[in-house]
Formats: sequence, structure tokens, C-alpha cells
Amino acid sequence: MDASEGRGAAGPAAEVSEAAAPPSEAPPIKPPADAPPRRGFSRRRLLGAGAVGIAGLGAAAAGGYVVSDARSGARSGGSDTAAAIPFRGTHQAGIVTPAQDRLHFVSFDVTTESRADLVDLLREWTKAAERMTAGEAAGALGAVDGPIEAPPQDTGEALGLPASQLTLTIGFGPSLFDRRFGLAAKRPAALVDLPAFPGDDLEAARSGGDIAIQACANDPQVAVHAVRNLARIGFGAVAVRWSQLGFGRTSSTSRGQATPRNLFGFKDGTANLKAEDASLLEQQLWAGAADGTPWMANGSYLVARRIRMHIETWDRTSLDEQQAIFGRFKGTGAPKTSADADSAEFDDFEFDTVTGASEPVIADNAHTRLAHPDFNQGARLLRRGYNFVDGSDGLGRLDAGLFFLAYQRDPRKQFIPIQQNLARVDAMNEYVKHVGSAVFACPPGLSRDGYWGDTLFA
Ligand SMILES: C=CC1=C(C)c2cc3[nH]c(cc4nc(cc5[nH]c(cc1n2)c(C)c5CCC(=O)O)C(CCC(=O)O)=C4C)c(C)c3C=C
Ligand SMILES: [Fe+2]
Repeated sequence: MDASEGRGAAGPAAEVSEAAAPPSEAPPIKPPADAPPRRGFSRRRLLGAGAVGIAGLGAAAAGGYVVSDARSGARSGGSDTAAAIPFRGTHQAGIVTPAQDRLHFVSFDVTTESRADLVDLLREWTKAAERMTAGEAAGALGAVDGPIEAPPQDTGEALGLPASQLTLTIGFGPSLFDRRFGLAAKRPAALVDLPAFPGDDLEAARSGGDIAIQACANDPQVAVHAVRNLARIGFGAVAVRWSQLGFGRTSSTSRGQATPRNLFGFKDGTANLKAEDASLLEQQLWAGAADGTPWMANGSYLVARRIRMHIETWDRTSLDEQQAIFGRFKGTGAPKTSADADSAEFDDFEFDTVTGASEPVIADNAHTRLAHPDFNQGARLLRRGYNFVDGSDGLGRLDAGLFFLAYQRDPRKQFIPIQQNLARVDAMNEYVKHVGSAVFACPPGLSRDGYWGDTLFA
């Protein structure tokens, strides 16, 4: 089977993970080009978490197990957009993995009160997730090869579709650590309930949740298929609380990727943390064993915010005003303190530069000044958000915006102070409203035999 024709019934995903030895134990492995084709696996291309986009970085730093056969491609950072991303590794895939183009994010409430049932579900989910990220059907018997009397083990809409760099990343919300499952003592101090921020207009039905799964892929049908099958498998133990589709990634997470644009038309992700920033990732992204929650070592904390953008108002705003809000040129993305609009996108800001009228070129209320590490005790984020347009709101306005996703080592020191700064005076606030909010502890990546949540439930 070629990567362009995926999802046969057979082809155990376990074979994929066996082929993928941990970086600390073995160098990157590539299936031999002349290996006999086996259904659903042997000719599938496997990419490390960073693939080409992290050239020069060891696979260990990328958190993935296999780096191979990278071809040139556009939006996904020069990698093969149909390939499979290894599911197991030091860190979960889907964090520093070069951001794929599509998202389906789902938040579940756990409905069972049985800890054993919850652990069983996490084990079942792990098997299905590993299969689907390898381009296989959710269950071994697939959509059409099971007994005719029973519901199929896969819903079928991804039959024939390749892995499409699908990553599935799990996180646990604060509410999972209540009394139900005996986890209260294991709640990380960093997994705080987010405070209310000025201007928040949060909807309960778009906020919170016990468990989140972020599905990213280069094909929306592959991402939706994964979430749908995980929800199907979870029937009776979990219920979907809310979910969000996204398109056009609004951040690059690797220097191999071109910076995409958000729905305001600006390049977004220029100053993001990137997969190549190995020592910054250790400082700012990955939780450490010494952080106080051993089960979270090599994990990360995720903040999700559904941010509605008032597109129609924005579109009536002058270019000058738009550029002042971000302190960047709309065309190139270069800081406005650079000599002219042709300056490099990645130039540093010079916040002390003033105009002839002694006004700061980057205004005191510019989004980038307020969010910059220089004004936030050095705090940074790995942003991994997506644009969304969920139709119109009945008043002729697009229900559109940014589904903001940011990974970090400790939201108390990163997202919260930065958002407090922004919510207070950001010039962009006139054009946005935060309507959904959630925070999750995303555990480390999986060992060879591990399952989602094993470090927590051990
Ligand atoms: C609390 C964190 C942040 C929220 C919420 C947020 C919302 C938001 N941002 C944009 C557009 C841009 N943001 C940019 C930079 C930027 N934004 C944040 C944080 C939040 N943004 C940070 C930490 C930074 C980097 C600051 C720096 O170090 O320079 C930019 C500029 C390009 C870039 O660097 O990515 C844009 C554009 C929107 C539209 C939005 C909510 C709708
Ligand atoms: Fe921003």
C-alpha cells in the first residue's frame, strides 16, 4: 500500500512502533526501500516529529522516534504531507510537530464513575489512536471486514486516505482531578483553573472538559475521522462536551515552515517558540521531573481559547491602524521598528525607538509589545492555533476567529500573566472577544508499551 492509499483493515499499528526505536536507544530507522510491501505499512513513509523542518536537530530533541524519507512540500514545512508521524516518543506528537493544516479539537466529559472503566477506555483509545496515526482503520477489522451483524470497527470515511501526518495529543483537565477517580492528590499545581480576564465572555458549552484530544492532520477528513472514532469508542464512558474545527494553522512551530496568516491577514507565529529552539523548549515548554509533578515530566500544559474576531469591523480599519495594533508590517511581518517594510520578518523589535514626535514606534498598547517576553519576565509560549469560520451568526457577521492553542511549562508563569497584560489594554481588544476557554495537562509521550495516561494512573 502506498501512502496515497491508506486505511486497509489489517496492518497492525504495533509493527510501526516496533520499527520506530526510541532515539535514546537507536538512530533513526527507515524501512528499507526494497522491503516487501505489507498491507498498510511497509511502504508508508514515516516522519519524525520534526521531519525536515528540524534538520540538524537530533530526533531525541524533536521528541519523535523516526526520521525518514522527507520530500519537499509547502505548508507542512517541507515534509511529505501524506506521511505518518510516529505516535510514541519522549514527548507527545502534535506539540512541536510542524503544525499541520487542519484541526479537530474535542473536549470530553467523563460519564462513567468507574476508574477501571476509564483506564480501559484510555487503553482502547491508545490502540485506536496509534492505528489511525499510522494510516490504519481504528480497529483491526476496519470499516468493512468485520461480522455483518455488528457495527464496523471503523466508521469508514477515511478509507483510502493516507495518514496525512495525523497526530493525536491527549490532555487532562482540572475537573478530572475531583473526587471521582481518586486523582485529587495527583493534580499538578500548574493545572490551575484560569482566572477570569477582563473582557471575557465565556460560554460554558465551549469551555472546560475532563479530557481533550487535539487531532491535527493535513486532511480535514482524517482529523474528523479520528475524533469521531475516538468518540464512538468512548460511548458509555465519555460524552463530547464541545469540539472545534480549525483550518489554516495560525502558527509555525518549525523554522522549516513559512509563517501562515490569521484572519486579520497578518503573519502569525513569527516570534513563536520553534522545534529547533532546543534549550528554550526545555525551559519554557516541557514540564520537568523537578517541577513537583513527576507524572508530568516531559509533558506540557495546554491553554485553549476560542477567540471570536470581529472581521467586519477590522475590514473597515485603515492599514495604518492595523499595523499599529500589531507593531508589524502587514506585508512582510517585519517589526515596524525595522528600517522599512522590506526588512526581515525575523528582525528583533527595538521597543525604545521613537517617532519624530517622541512617540514609541511600537505603541504601549500594541499586541506584540504587551505579549513580548521582555515585558513578561521572559515568559514565552508555543502557539499552535487555527483559524475557524463556523458560518454566520444570524446577524450577517461571520462567526470567525482564532482557536488559540498554546503549550507551555507552567500557565501560572506564562499564559496567565501574558493574557492579564493583553486583556487590560491590548489595542486588539476592540476587535476580539474570548468566548471559550480550557486548560489541560498533556502527559509525556508514550513508551513502547505505554498507554495514554499511564504515568497518571500508575
Ligand atoms: C495570551 C496570549 C496570546 C493571545 C490570547 C493572543 C491572541 C491573538 N494574537 C493574534 C495575532 C498575533 N499575535 C502575535 C504575536 C504574539 N501573540 C502572543 C500571545 C497571544 N496572542 C505572543 C506571545 C506573541 C509573540 C510576541 C513576541 O514575542 O513578539 C502576532 C505577531 C506575529 C507573531 O510573532 O506571531 C500576531 C499577528 C491574534 C489575531 C489573536 C487573537 C485573535
Ligand atoms: Fe498574539
